[in-house]
Amino acid sequence: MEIVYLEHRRNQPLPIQSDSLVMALGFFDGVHLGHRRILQTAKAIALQKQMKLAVLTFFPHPKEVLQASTAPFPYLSPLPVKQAAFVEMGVDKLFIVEFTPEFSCLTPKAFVDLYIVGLQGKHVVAGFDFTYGYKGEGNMDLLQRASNGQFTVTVVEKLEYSNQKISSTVIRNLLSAGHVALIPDFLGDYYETWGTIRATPPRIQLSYRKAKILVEAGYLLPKQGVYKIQAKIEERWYDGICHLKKQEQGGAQELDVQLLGCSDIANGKQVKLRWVEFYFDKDNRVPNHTSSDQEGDRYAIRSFSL
Ligand SMILES: Cc1cc2nc3c(=O)[nH]c(=O)nc-3n(C[C@H](O)[C@H](O)[C@H](O)COP(=O)(O)O)c2cc1C
Ligand SMILES: Nc1ncnc2c1ncn2[C@@H]1O[C@H](COP(=O)(O)OP(=O)(O)OP(=O)(O)O)[C@@H](O)[C@H]1O
Repeated sequence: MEIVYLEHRRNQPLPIQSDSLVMALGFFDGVHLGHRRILQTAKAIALQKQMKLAVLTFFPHPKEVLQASTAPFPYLSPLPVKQAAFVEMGVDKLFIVEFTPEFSCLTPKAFVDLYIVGLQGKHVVAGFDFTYGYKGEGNMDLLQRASNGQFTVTVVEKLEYSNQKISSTVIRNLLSAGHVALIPDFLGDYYETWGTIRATPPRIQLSYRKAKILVEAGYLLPKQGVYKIQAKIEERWYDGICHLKKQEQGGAQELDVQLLGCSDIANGKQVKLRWVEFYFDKDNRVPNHTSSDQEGDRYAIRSFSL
């Protein structure tokens, strides 16, 4: 996959593109099941039209740039993870537009002229609720009207689970409430984060191994508590428990883990951590969750010691 970084500079032309493109538009944080529907639709159209598939996305997240808060915006999928998902989905070209205050002020028409027509987009695929241009004033109706015969448009209808739109926002809310076991219905798989293992040699041999995992910066993590996890180290999966104590969203973060049947972990190894189930929060409470009960946690008290 070719990656093209684009910076918006007034009166400066974008790099010339030689290929005609089918373009999928959106931020795509998490690359969840709704996003996958967009990318699969766009890929099928690209194959049929014998064009390359491009994704046009933005970085950082518009909220990080447009909201007053100075706190970093934590992602479900930091940029390298998103890129890997696009490769897996058969994307040929990825445009990453730097989202700046100046870019956010582009009118819907200017965005279409510069970033769709200007980049050789001949067919555009986006979801029913995609918005673009200053204050998000452009929508899919306007995009179709604005195409002026220069490109065609496919609007992908809403993909839902349990009467809810599958969205990055729902997945973020589930993480914040600790409901990691419900995430696969929206994401397509368990939520995963990459990190590095910090392990000291054990003094005695046990059936499990204590270690620390330094989660890479940029990730949104679930709420504090104790979780059932799976950790992939050097192509092998281990079951385990993770204690998430502090939450400094966005920055690198240390987790305490115990991994079963794992005797020889080398320090500094890359680890993929899969968040499987919430056991207890910091007050030893267990959420009694169902998919219709994502906001209001009802707790049962259970004693616990790690
Ligand atoms: C040219 C352009 C200008 C934008 N300006 C704004 C803006 O002023 N305010 C805003 O909240 N979002 C703005 N956005 C963000 C969009 O409304 C939308 O969140 C973004 O395109 C990602 O779409 P998605 O969330 O449907 O993937 C802009 C997007 C584009 C492409
Ligand atoms: N459930 C869905 N069904 C159909 N299209 C979707 C769905 N979710 C997202 N899309 C489309 O995927 C692209 C990327 O969307 P976006 O990044 O805004 O995802 P989102 O999950 O809606 O995010 P957020 O919850 O932050 O608004 C857009 O074209 C959007 O319209």
